[in-house]
Amino acid sequence: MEQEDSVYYLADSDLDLSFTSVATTTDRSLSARSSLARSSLTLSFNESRLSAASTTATPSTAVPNCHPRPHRRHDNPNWAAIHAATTLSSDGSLHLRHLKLHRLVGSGNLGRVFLCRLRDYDHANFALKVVDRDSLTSKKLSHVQTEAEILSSLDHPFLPTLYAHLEVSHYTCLLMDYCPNGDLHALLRKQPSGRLPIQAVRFFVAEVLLALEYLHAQGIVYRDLKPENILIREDGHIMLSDFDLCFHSDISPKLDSRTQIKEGSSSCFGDRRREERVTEFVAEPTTAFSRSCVGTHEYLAPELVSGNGHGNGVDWWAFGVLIYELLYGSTPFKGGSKESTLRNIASTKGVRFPAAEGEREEAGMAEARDLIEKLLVKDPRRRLGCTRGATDIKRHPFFNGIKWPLIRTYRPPEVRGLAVKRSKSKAQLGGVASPRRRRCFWKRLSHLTRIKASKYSLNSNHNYYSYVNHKV
Ligand SMILES: Nc1ncnc2c1ncn2[C@@H]1O[C@H](COP(=O)(O)OP(=O)(O)OP(=O)(O)O)[C@@H](O)[C@H]1O
Repeated sequence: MEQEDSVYYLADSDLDLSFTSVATTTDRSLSARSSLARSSLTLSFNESRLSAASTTATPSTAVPNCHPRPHRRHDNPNWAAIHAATTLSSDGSLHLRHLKLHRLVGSGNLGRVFLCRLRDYDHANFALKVVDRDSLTSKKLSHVQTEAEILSSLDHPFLPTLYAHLEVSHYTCLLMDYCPNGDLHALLRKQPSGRLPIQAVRFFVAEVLLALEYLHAQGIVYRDLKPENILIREDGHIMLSDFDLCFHSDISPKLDSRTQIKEGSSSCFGDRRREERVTEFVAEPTTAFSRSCVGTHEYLAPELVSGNGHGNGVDWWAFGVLIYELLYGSTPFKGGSKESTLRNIASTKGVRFPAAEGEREEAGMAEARDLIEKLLVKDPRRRLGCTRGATDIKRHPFFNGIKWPLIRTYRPPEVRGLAVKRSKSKAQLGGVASPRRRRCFWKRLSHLTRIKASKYSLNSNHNYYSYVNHKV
């Protein structure tokens, strides 16, 4: 827990002082990119498509902007906290003065990220990304706009929620979910062998796959997949971050039919295998095209390195590199220098795997290698995922047994260096309540129904009471 005296209250008038004071605090838990983390590069050949989503004007005065999404999960305490703060605000909006900064948690190319809380509601943690627009070039400014636009359109458990976008003075401030468990790059470095166990890799990359599937279904090509950008939430599930290199493209979702062989039990009449027609939803931005060379060296796809234009396939290539790195501890085409890495990627040589250590390798490694080989196909037209997106990748035997719609309720793997706060997931999964818990539930319910009527009659502020009742 942070000491109250290290907290900085924000006022619109003393912004510079607040952000600078906190930023200069040397904090033991500062997780700014370590020297080992790889930085993203941007080499622009044609920016016309890059900023397709960045057309809104940036106001110079405070323009509080928060986007409550009614269809989001009702148990998100952050929305409840924001709702409380904005309900009590004179103009119904969230302002910087409602926030208090606790500490700097990281910094990157564009700005700094702080752990922050609401001034009058201390239980919800947020990450506030603060970008000083005065210090950025016009290209970086367009990246900030892209990030803000993309963030405001996201609504997925493995992607950040943007609670507020504040433009104050020369600062752009984005209020998002806070991830206290660092990123996958740091987690990998904490493993004695420098690699993660296969079950942990399967869990993390399955969640990344769903996040990419969602982005692609919106026509967003991510372009900066790497362990550094995969943050781990308090509950051990992932959150993809850093959307400044994304680009938007058109998307035409379709329903595809295919034949599937369904295995049955074998009998004296032979194998019971039957064909079945299945219809699948496919939403993949197959016509996406950009010439900008952006990304992180070791994760760049060959078509990105050649500079002849690229599309959605760069994310599926990077997905293959990610699985490789988490399993083997280094990326597949890494050379002695950045140039030799790029040469290895561009060459016709395929991916090679380190020899297995010991006599027996972990179960599932053969399937993992097969998936990686199918993703790291140099020609994007033949690469897995490029035509039908995540639909095809999810069916690969590496992911056998994963119940995709339930993954949010899976218990995260136990991995060295990952402290996961266990949630009441059993109850959320519909676990059977004990008789004692059932009695408590009915007691609380009757208590609630008694107080509900009296509360409504006391105050006419309906919003306030819907919050209070929700909280109880
Ligand atoms: N939501 C969050 N919760 C916790 N830490 C975060 C969060 N977002 C970012 N960070 C930390 O802040 C650092 C910088 O954040 P981010 O990558 O978004 O900044 P950036 O300026 O866009 O960086 P980049 O150089 O990658 O473009 C990250 O490395 C991470 O450690």
